[in-house]
Amino acid sequence: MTTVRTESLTLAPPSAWRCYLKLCKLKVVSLVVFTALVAMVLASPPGNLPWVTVLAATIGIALAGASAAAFNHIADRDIDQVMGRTQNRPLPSGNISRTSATVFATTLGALAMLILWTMVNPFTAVLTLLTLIGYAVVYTRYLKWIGPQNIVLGGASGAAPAMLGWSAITGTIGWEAFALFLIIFVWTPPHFWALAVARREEYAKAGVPMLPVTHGVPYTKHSIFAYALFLIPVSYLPVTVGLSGPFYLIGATILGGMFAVRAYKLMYVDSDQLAMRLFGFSITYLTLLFALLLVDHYLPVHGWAW
Ligand code: HEM
Ligand SMILES: CC(C)=CCC/C(C)=C/CC/C(C)=C/COP(=O)(O)OP(=O)(O)O
Repeated sequence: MTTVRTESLTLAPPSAWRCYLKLCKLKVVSLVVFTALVAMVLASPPGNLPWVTVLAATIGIALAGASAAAFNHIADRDIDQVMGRTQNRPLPSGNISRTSATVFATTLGALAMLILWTMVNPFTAVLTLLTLIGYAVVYTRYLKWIGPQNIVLGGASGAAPAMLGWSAITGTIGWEAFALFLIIFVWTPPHFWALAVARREEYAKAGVPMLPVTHGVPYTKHSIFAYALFLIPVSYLPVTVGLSGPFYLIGATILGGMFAVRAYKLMYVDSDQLAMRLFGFSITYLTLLFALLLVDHYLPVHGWAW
């Protein structure tokens, strides 16, 4: 016999730890940390990974990213209340107070600095702090409001963790680190604008001058395609600076082609669903591209000596 349980329709508030986890933007920060981790592996000779430094830097960068995300939630609580996508977040829904969120974000940031300064190197700790401020303050409080190039400039803080990974191992920043930075920097506009096309009405309602709001959907879709095309040669930079070889080159060409074809199709189809699919593909693209760099690094015959 089946038992039918009737449940109250009133939703219980989410548990505190779930709210704190939500503040950390776990999925975004995971990909950010993955790019940093790949940079660390590429900066180390194959088979000779400095495990303690890699572990400490991964934890430190993850904590800093989560702290920056939590500060972003605090600064954006008013506009988050206006947009459907964000109105159930812990601050606009009242599940976490501003003070608790501030204490949480500050604690994570301080822990990150302590770990990076003492167990990695002071240079990486300072760069991470600048990245945190770049996202939580410069992008969130200022760039977001200046006009449609906001996220092109804001993309620098999302791209910086690849450099942080490199400097964690080498103590410096070289062309190799800059090549990885540029890939994420050029990837960010098509990544975000695809979502902004689908969510343009919410951004307009919140008064945020994102590209589809200020310049319309057709212009944004052309810009997405232009950036997706430009991303193909930029994704070859790791080969140019000697970080990877033909295996990566072939993979990057296939992935870049898939991204560009999808962006091209979006220009001729009026569908928010398709825009969201491109947004989803942008995440798959970056994940696979960095996974290719990793695999290429460990190939028995590395580089061009095939
Ligand atoms: C200024 C730069 C960036 C902007 C404006 C931006 C914007 C966004 C937005 C608005 C979302 C939707 C979030 C949500 O609904 O909760 C998102 C999701 C995401 N972003 Fe970005 N992003 C940027 C940079 C990055 C970077 C650098 C990465 C990784 C390297 C990244 C990875 C992701 C991932 C993995 C998601 C999916 C989250 C999910 O499925 O819940 N983003 N991004
Ligand atoms: C190491 C370190 C400090 C890294 C920081 C990098 C980082 C967390 C980048 C996140 C980029 C991002 C999700 C931007 C969207 O913000 P948004 O406010 O436009 O999006 P939202 O409306 O979803 O909040």
